[in-house]
Amino acid sequence: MVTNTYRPDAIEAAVGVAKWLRARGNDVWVDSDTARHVELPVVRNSEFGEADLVVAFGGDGTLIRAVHLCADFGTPILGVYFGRFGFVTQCTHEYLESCLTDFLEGRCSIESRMMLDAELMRAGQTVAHLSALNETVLQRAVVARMMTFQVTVDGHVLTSYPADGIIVATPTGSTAYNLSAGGPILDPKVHALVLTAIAPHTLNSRTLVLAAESEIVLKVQSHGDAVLSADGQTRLHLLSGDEVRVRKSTRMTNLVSVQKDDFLIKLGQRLLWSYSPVGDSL
Ligand SMILES: NC(=O)c1ccc[n+]([C@@H]2O[C@H](COP(=O)([O-])OP(=O)(O)OC[C@H]3O[C@@H](n4cnc5c(N)ncnc54)[C@H](O)[C@@H]3O)[C@@H](O)[C@H]2O)c1
Ligand SMILES: Nc1ncnc2c1ncn2[C@@H]1O[C@H](COP(=O)(O)OP(=O)(O)OP(=O)(O)O)[C@@H](O)[C@H]1O
Repeated sequence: MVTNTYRPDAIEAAVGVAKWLRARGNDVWVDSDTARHVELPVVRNSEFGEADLVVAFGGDGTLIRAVHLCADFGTPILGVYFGRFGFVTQCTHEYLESCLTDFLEGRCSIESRMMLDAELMRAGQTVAHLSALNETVLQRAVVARMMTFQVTVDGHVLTSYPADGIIVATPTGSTAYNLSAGGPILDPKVHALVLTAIAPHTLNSRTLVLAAESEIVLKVQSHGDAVLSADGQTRLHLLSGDEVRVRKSTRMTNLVSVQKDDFLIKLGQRLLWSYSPVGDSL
């Protein structure tokens, strides 16, 4: 189990669920952050592949933390909503016992979500890999200056954007930073990459939805400090001449599927898509 350790209610729920699971003969471990708050055995980050299920108690940020811990192993994840927005979390505390019973009795299906791999290249050598469920972002590190980002897709130089940054999002990430930057919303079942500039200083910039197999190369053309990040959680500083290659990852995030049409329901409920200023009368 992984929890948002800033939320006592999430920790309390995790303790209750641990008791419930143990009473049914299951072993329960918690990540090292959670272990500072509860008396449960701790699992090392390298051991997340040994779990049958990872339950994340928190919002999207906590779920993403669990995703990064499970990325190498494909361990199924169930996000329990103790957050603000919780767009990707699949269930609320109220329904958790019935979700866990379904999982333990083999009645749950798993939804595999595409991930990204960003390779940081320096002088022709790979110096780092970052994986992401939502997006990879290359953006300016200082507030005052605009930067120019060159984008190449499958070997074709596409354009150079004068902008604050470039987002390469997955369909899951299309409802996150990409949405705020004016990009489109994609059903997470679609296989595609979304390329969106952040605050581009041009009238001819439109988001591109590219084939999932595309290779996108991002390069900073202007002077200034730039940062590469994955899901807002891991960050690397670029040096001049660095290149970032973004592709679909061979890893997948496996989410326990709780509610059919979860994405369409959350579009209505959380993104207020179903709100109509003229009501239902038309
Ligand atoms: N201006 C922006 O919209 C902006 C800026 C930075 C980061 N982000 C997003 O924050 C994400 C990390 O989330 P966090 O909770 O750790 O940071 P955070 O606390 O900064 O939260 C950002 C918000 O994005 C929501 N969010 C995250 N993933 C989502 C998804 N797939 N669909 C819909 N909403 C989603 C979260 O619920 C939260 O409300 C990054 O992957 C990035 O997409 C957004
Ligand atoms: N134990 C922890 N260690 C480090 N960071 C944590 C920990 N618990 C929570 N966080 C971070 O705190 C932030 C807030 O958590 P989370 O996203 O789960 O809640 P939220 O912001 O209320 O919900 P939402 O993301 O759904 O709006 C996230 O960036 C998350 O990764």
